[in-house]
Amino acid sequence: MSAVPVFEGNERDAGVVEEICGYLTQQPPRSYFLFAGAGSGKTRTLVEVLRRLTGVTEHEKGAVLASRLRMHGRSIRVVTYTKNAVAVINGRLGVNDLVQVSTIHSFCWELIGGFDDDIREALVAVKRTQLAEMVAKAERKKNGVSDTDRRNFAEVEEEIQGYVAATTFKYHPDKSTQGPGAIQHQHVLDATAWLLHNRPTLRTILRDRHPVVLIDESQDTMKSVLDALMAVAKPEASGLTLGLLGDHRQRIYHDGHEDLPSLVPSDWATPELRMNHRSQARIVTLINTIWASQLEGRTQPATGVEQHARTEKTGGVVRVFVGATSKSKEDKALGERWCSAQMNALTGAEAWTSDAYQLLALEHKLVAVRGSFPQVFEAMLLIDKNAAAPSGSGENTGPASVRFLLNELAELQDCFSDDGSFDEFAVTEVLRRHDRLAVLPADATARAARIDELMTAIAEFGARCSDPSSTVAQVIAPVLAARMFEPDSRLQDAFDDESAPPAPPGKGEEETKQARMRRGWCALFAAPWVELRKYRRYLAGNSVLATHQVVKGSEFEHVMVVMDDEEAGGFLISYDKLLGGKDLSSTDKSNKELGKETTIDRTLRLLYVTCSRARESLALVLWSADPAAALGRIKASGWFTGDEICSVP
Ligand SMILES: Nc1ncnc2c1ncn2[C@@H]1O[C@H](COP(=O)(O)OP(=O)(O)OP(=O)(O)O)[C@@H](O)[C@H]1O
Repeated sequence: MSAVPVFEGNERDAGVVEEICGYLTQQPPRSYFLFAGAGSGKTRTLVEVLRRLTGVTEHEKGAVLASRLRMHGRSIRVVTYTKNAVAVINGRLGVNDLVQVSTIHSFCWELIGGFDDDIREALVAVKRTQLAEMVAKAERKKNGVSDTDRRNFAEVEEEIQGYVAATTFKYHPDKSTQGPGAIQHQHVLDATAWLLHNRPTLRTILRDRHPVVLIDESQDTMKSVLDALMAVAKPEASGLTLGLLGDHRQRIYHDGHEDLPSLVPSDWATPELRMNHRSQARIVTLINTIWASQLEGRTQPATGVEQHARTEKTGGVVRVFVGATSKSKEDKALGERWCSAQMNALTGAEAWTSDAYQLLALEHKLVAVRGSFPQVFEAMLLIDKNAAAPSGSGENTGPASVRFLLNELAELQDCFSDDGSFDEFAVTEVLRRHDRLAVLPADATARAARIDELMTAIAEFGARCSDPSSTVAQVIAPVLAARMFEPDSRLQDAFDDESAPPAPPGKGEEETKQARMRRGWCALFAAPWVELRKYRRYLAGNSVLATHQVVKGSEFEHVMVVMDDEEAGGFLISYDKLLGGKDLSSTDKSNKELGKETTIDRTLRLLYVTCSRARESLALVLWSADPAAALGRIKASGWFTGDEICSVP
């Protein structure tokens, strides 16, 4: 009898790579769901498995699989959440023709792109179902179907007719496409899910190209696509083997399944990673305690492995600070500075006083307030709420209709120095990049006059940019007047429209899309120009203020999590309810009764994700409606020791 190796200490998970290789190379192969908690090194595990299965690292059964894949011209498909994750895995794996790594959008488009008749049928079917649901919902309303409902139905019908008329469909996973037949991310995912369910040929094509599909961050992967793949992986279906990697405790997007572990079929293997290689022991204990706590209003089960810190990581500093949310924004910012000074005194880490710690204010609106771009952000939300904030996947380029402000004008502004002078060569380069030199008149005199006109407008633009009191309208006026670029017609029309913004809708009142957009444009034109640059940096993920996108998969030495429901402005998340300053609402209670996801569930996961980003030290700052009550309940929670709980003066 051969002894089963027992792994302990830091090597606790050392057998998991071999375990997974066993599932994927056995006959028939076995699908699996890998519980991989925060900081458990799932990328490393994934890459090690891929190396063995493709013959890069010596492995008897892996070599057999590799030669079979090569013989049939097949490859293992890895689907990740972001382009960045694709680059990380490819970088660690090196050149490997038996593995294809991509985002879910690229994966889906590679499967369905070019099958225009099928795409059309799928999109129409999906939209028809949505329309039927909208109609049924509207008919159930107390006052029946409203005019706004009818307009919304007409919009969907128009969309359907657009699909019917399209002969070819255009899509790019990394940028938005325009014009007839252009479809966006969501359409591609919807169409793929529908086609996988309804077209056996597509299932066969998938299995023939990629007999093994491994999906990273499966807890946040679009549920319709995941369901379709899980259906394809059923033994009686096509024989596709699926490997899902994920941590349901870290689900932060609404696209994913609410309780993925409970959906894993009983014949799948469920290996587990139990180490947390990232954080010091105190932080690992805290996240274990947070996840295990039985809170009022919690519906999600506390399933998941308890993690172990590395044996040498015995330290770590955690503090929770509580202050009053009624304080002014300025006082709260000062309060946060005070907290970071305390952290500096406790840890001795200079990062806490030199702004080198990571501030996580996850709700976009709170980030906008802390990052000093609230007006621009509010306007962008009105113009296009789906594109206003950075999302976890794809490139974040903001609403399509305002890109001229975020691209061309940003580039133009970068040509100016602080003293207001500008680099003519750089300006010419910007104009050339955007094809504006090609449209200059050929006649020498007319050309010189046009160049003069442009230079005057550019100088005016620069002067207005450097005036901190300038509004967006003031800065863009000379550029639009000189027809320097070709902005989106929606922006130009909105700028030319001199009508006043409509009043915001009253409570319970419905607002037309047109009125909402007009309010958005007016708010944007009236917003300070300086906010735009900060907004742009945030969209690009370069801000010191983090977003979900930055947080996913990231780690930082020292982390401050700012929790302020008041300024976050959302209703889906409430730290004050989770940590005790506010009672649960009747909706929270009825959701719990109905077994629906509650505010507590969502907030708990978000807190879990943020806390688990820290390697060395972690400061939680709660701005509460009732600091005394919050302090009392935090003490009673047992999450923190007495000296870890502080009041912000
Ligand atoms: N076996 C290991 N030995 C030592 N360090 C490791 C090991 N695996 C991972 N690490 C380190 O632990 C940290 C966390 O790893 P990684 O970011 O891959 O985790 P993850 O599972 O993707 O976490 P999350 O889901 O929280 O983003 C990284 O700094 C990584 O270098």
